[in-house]
Amino acid sequence: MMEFGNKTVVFDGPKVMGILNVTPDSFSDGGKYKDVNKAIDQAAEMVKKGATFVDIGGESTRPGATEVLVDEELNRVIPVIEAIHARFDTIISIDTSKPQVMLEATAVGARLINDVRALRLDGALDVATKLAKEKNIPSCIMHMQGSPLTMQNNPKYDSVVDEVLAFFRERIDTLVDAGFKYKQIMIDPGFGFGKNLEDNYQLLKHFLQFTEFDLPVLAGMSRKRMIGNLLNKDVENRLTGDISTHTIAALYGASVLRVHDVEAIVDVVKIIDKINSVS
Ligand SMILES: Cn1cnc2c(O)nc(N)nc21
Repeated sequence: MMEFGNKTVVFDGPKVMGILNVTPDSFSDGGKYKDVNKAIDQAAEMVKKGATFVDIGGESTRPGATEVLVDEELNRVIPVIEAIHARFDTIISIDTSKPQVMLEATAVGARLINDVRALRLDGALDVATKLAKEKNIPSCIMHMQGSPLTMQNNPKYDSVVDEVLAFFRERIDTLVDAGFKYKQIMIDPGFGFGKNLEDNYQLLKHFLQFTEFDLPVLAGMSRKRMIGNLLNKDVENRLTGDISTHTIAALYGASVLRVHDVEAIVDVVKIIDKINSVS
């Protein structure tokens, strides 16, 4: 179970997080949802198809992406969050690393911080802790080696699973020491964030180990290169890979599946829920 402001989600099975990139350059849908009305329509579609969360991001974190200035990121996400919060009873997560964006996004309706940099930018931990304490807003902390600009140049691990586990032990302690309640933390191994193909599939194969913290674990592999490079499929034709990889992650204990194709993965969740309900 996890609280998101005054809402509670019981993770009696995996839940789906729909991706809503309001950026011109995101790797798979860049520019499609920059217009607020298009973003609203996409959010409506994802909520109707059964998404529990809508993840809104104003800065692409694809490999090679450069950072966006805070005002530009705010201009992209705030109108969309306001519009979606006014229209839908969904849990909005803000995909950002910037403290100011965290503050303003949660002021207009976001109830989960999704930070691919695990609250490591200056000021991010303080702001996220304040939001956890004062508004009961949790944070998802993701593992990344390097930065989006450089992370895929030459990822290196002795043992990727052990190193990501160690990262979480340290980072969870840091957040709790800062003032987070333990149960206000979600973790995410960060598929594709400073990982080569083998690293990504080792993380997926050993995904169950990330449930050792007894915290919700997010899996996000949707349309990523770990699927495209293995199956030799371009970004528009990776649905079979999306279904397969997120099914595996769900069976290995993932609580949140962060995807573009909500309908397909909600179908996966319905089948898994059925399996869990029969003797
Ligand atoms: C923003 N973003 C892109 N990929 C992601 C992933 O795998 N996890 C999380 N938490 N956020 C992501």
